[in-house]
Amino acid sequence: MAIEKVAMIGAGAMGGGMTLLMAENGISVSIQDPSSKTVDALIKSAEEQGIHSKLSKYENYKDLCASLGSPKVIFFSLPHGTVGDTVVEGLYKYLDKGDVIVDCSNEEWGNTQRRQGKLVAQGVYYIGCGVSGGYQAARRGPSMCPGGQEAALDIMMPLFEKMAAKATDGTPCVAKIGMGGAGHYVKMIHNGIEHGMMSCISEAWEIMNKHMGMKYDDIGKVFEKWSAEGELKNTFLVKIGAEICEQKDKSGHHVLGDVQDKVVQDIDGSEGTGIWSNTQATSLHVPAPTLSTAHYLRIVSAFRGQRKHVAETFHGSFLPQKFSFSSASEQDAFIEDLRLAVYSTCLAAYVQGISIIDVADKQNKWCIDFENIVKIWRAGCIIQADHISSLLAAIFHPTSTSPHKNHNLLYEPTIVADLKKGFESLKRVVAKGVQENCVVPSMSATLEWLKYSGNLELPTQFYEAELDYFGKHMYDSKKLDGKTDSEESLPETGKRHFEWKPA
Ligand SMILES: NC(=O)C1=CN([C@@H]2O[C@H](COP(=O)(O)OP(=O)(O)OC[C@H]3O[C@@H](n4cnc5c(N)ncnc54)[C@H](OP(=O)(O)O)[C@@H]3O)[C@@H](O)[C@H]2O)C=CC1
Ligand SMILES: O=C(CO)[C@H](O)[C@H](O)COP(=O)(O)O
Repeated sequence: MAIEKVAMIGAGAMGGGMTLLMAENGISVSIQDPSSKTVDALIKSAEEQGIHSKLSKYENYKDLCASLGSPKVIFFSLPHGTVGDTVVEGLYKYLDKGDVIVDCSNEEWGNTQRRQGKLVAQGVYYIGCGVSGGYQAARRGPSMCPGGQEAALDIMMPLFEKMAAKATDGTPCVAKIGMGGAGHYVKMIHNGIEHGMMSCISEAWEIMNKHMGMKYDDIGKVFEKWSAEGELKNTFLVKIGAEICEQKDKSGHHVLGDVQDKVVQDIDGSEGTGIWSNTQATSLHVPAPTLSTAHYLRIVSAFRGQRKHVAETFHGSFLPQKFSFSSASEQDAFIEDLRLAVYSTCLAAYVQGISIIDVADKQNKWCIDFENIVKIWRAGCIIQADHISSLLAAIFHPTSTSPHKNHNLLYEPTIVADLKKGFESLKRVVAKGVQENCVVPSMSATLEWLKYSGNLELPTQFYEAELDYFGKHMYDSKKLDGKTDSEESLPETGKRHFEWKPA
């Protein structure tokens, strides 16, 4: 049965956009938001866009629920955490068996599963559906990442398919992701990957601008070229990077020139995906340094006042240095290195993110469909990148003969070939960056990750000895225990202790 009427709770940037998108697709939307003005503005905007009589405003949950058909379908687009809990609490008594809540917020997946558990007793479904692409995509068609009970997903898929962004082959960028909180989990990791990608693109921008003295418009042209062909073709964040570099305000000044260097949403709590994805990486024992260094850069950036103090006390001793090139071709060669360094870092962010999802999936038994993740990440979403998408599509295609185990993409020949191709460029960029005091956290972390991930002579040989010396933490002997390492089983405590210095 086609859904003709839904509710939207939370009519801000995303909820408002999705409301208009659904209304445009013939769906009536009952809206509830604490700000009457927000809802009035949305209804006015719908009329101005030729969408007539599809939206109505409700002040309370009783009337809102009474306005819906059966099953009631209620979308959320809300701040994460307690707000969602309060709304579920308020709605609870008006919900009936078979009703569906579709939470399109960036909600923490544990909250999603807790709410699913609470509502299941009443037979009410709760879908955690991460949406991506920002407010423009919410209006035009976002990438949608729904997870939850199969029966609820079956009810919702036809509407989701209407709403979602369409890939170049016309297929919608929405698919069933898995059970429980899988949808919100995958969206969370999408944002973790997004942060790694944004960090390296920003690091490249800073090198070109502050160290190479390139003007915004010229950097814009470089980004345009990068996103037109090759490994970074149609990489959304590079593409919008070009527009950001070139955009001028009414008085002819570059808007970017006036943007302060602060990212605050982790600190003010308005977004949590970066914190959660990094917490997941460490607690699931997945090395994700590209994601986590990007996150540390965001954190330090937020505290500008503290940076100011530190700058006065000691930062002056490592001020950014200008690059000097002996010829234009040498500069062009460096820009090509930069392109490959950015690509390698973006690819590393994907590899690390997929590994986190894989471990969480096994632990939570969500049965995540990785092929569907690739489908969702083709268009509409912030991390869309044509080349990476085609690599992943081949790897996760059902007929693929790829040797992957545990979805560790470092086992994949095509991924390894690209990372190998980018390695020397990444190294040259990081080396120059280190030399000239550039801020290159995500690129240098990626380089280190590449160096240590397949290394059988790590400095942890010495580390382990120190641990055994002071803590009797035990170690494995190279001679006696070395052959026991296995990919599948969990690492075990060492079997030996040496009495380095008797107590
Ligand atoms: N902006 C983006 O690019 C993206 C955001 N998201 C996620 O989507 C969600 C919404 O984000 P966004 O639209 O940007 O944020 P907004 O702040 O623009 O929208 C949130 C809306 O929820 C309303 N709200 C707050 N409390 C309640 C409540 N108790 N009942 C009903 N409505 C309430 C707010 O009203 P008021 O302002 O009056 O408090 C506001 O209108 C977030 O979870 C965000 O992480 C996901 C993808 C992209
Ligand atoms: O979810 C998003 C995109 O995918 C939103 O744009 C989100 O607001 C980004 O915020 P953050 O950088 O803190 O994750």
